[in-house]
Amino acid sequence: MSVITAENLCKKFGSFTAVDHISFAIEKGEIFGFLGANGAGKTTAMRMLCGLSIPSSGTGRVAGFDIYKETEKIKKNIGYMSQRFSLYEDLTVTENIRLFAGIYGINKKEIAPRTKEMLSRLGFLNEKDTLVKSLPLGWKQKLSFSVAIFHEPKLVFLDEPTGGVDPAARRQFWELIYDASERGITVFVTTHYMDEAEYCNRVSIMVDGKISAMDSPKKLRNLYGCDSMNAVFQKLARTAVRAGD
Ligand SMILES: Nc1ncnc2c1ncn2[C@@H]1O[C@H](COP(=O)(O)OP(=O)(O)OP(=O)(O)O)[C@@H](O)[C@H]1O
Repeated sequence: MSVITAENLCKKFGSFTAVDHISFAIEKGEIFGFLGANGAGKTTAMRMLCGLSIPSSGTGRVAGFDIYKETEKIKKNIGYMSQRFSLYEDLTVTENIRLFAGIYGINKKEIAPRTKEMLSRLGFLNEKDTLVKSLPLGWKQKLSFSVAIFHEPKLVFLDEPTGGVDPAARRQFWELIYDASERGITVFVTTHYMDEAEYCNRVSIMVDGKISAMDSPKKLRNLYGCDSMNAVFQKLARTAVRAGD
């Protein structure tokens, strides 16, 4: 069953086509990497899928809902973690969880046990009363991801979730992604880090608003005769004419 489908999706800003006829179907539990150089159109595409921006043309369904007509339902059924994740720095770990659980409308009785379970899974039980601002960046990212899926959405959108941390911290973060995927949560992730691209079940590479390649990392490496996703990416991104901002 596809959790996300896009069919010839386009977004124009005036005469400029930011997203140019993109199509894909993403299955339940799949980890889909959405790659592209700066300015390729990733954020614009993701905003349409999240119900935050109305497409210029094309069709799409997310979590069973239409991206034109059912944007409010989409918002309720997805998790979203942005580059500048949305945690409140001046609240403690527990206060942040409670706040987001409230926003997502989780039953009051369920919040405390679920919070405990999540903190123990993260190994954060000793930090439950720590202010978020004093946590290391890698911990904030893990907490932010866990908060984004606290309501067990069908899918989660991650926009460059591991910016600024080293490969070891990224690997740890990815253990959480694998956990979520095993529980059936579909993961749609944008990244600039090619070690992360290798962790995805499937990736697409966007160049100048179009998807120029889409397959598993292994198949793409074979197809382009490259020994890494980084080499595949460089080969395709080199063909871009659009300047990034
Ligand atoms: N509201 C807007 N009005 C006009 N042009 C826009 C608007 N939003 C995005 N663009 C343009 O669309 C193109 C794609 O931008 P987008 O942010 O989607 O790229 P991206 O792949 O997410 O890049 P990055 O990795 O830098 O976030 C860029 O050239 C950008 O300048």
